[in-house]
Amino acid sequence: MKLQEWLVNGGVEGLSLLQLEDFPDTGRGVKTLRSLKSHDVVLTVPGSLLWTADVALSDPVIGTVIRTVEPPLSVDDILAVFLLFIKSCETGYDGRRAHVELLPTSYTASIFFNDEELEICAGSSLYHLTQKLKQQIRDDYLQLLNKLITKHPDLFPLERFTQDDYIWALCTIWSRGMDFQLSDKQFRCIAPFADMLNHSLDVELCHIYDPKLNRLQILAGKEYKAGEQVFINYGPVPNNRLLRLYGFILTDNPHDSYDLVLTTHPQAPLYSQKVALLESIGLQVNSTFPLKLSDPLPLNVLQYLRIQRLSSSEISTLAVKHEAKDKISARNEAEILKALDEACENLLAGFSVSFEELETKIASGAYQKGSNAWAAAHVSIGEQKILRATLQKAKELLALVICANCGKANENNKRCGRCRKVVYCGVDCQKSHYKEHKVLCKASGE
Ligand SMILES: C[S@@+](CC[C@H](N)C(=O)[O-])C[C@H]1O[C@@H](n2cnc3c(N)ncnc32)[C@H](O)[C@@H]1O
Repeated sequence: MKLQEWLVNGGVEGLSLLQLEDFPDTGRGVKTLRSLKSHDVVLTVPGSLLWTADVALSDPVIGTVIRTVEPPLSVDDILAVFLLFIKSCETGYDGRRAHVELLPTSYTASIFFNDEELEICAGSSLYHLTQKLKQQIRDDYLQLLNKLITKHPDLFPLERFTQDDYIWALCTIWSRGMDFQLSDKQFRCIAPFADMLNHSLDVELCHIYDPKLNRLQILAGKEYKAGEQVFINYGPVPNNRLLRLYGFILTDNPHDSYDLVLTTHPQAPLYSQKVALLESIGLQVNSTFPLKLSDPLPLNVLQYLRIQRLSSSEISTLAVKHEAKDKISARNEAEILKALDEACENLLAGFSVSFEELETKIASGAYQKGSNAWAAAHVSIGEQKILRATLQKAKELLALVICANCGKANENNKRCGRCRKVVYCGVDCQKSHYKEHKVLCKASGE
């Protein structure tokens, strides 16, 4: 049975006015054969045709065995097993098999980059996460092998459930899965045909899952003329995540971010009190903060660091009152901003190829447009740009805390009355520093 037939028989609506086509920038995608107004319903896929953990678990053949696994498999592993099981079937499940046949046979996610390609973005959070992911996949595959695959060789022939097959299934799920936050749970599905829609930030979020009617719908995220490619919006995904999960990047991605990881050593002074304080304002002791160009030093990073560096006298008084949203003390503020400054310098020094060198290589065409190397370079540039902005912001804030001349962090430091960008602990320091400061001071006053 062809995919189209299975979908129509299963109750999919909208197919007759849509067509698969190859597009130059995005690869295969979906074209509309009619004009569409914004919010028109483009496609409806009933829940019974989706790939979901529940559909897999209720399958009379594999559902029963998957349900016996303890501890239960993750949603991604259930979906991976489901996909590979269908892929390995030679008869039955005709519609699903037709869908699997249309899926890409290979992916360009960062786990497939060779060492040379990945080294281009060494230092970026993508680099670290990709290395971690490779290890995680190896561990998860071994678990799956022991808990399920080798126990049921009749259902899961080893030669079709290799680690490479597992990676293919995971990449299929990461690049085609749609996630929805339902009232009681997170819901992940792959929707046949809707999974052929490419991503654009120029359209509204327009994919909806209705749990009551158990159906997925695609609405038009903007107006389209007949013959145009229809897009959905995968969400505000930064390039490092796009490349890790979907295998592509967007040039000038406004959602680019650098994932700053902050942790506190359990043997740090006042550890448990600080953890409690962090939790009271909704932060975890091991937290990842996405830094963005539009907000390179978010308030929650400052809150975390202020609490992390509280002294014993500060911890019982000020911090609890204003949730560390403002400076706690000149000492604390100077310490966190210096630490941040140093951390950003170190992180930037950890990038294997500098921002300038990567820009030159891209401009000269040394990395072919669309190649893995080109995509890795874009991720690295994006992250370095953000870290530089964070560093700049930390320096600006630090200049408002420590005396520009002697470096002391006094509570009574006063701003330069003209530029208001530096502070001094007294007239003597201001006078001694004038020669050095005057150029900057005059320039900022203009
Ligand atoms: C949900 S699938 C979309 C259909 C896919 N193009 C196909 O042929 O099967 C997601 C994949 O499409 C590609 N893709 C989606 N949006 C893209 C875009 N804006 N630019 C480049 N590739 C894109 C990526 O390979 C991504 O992993």
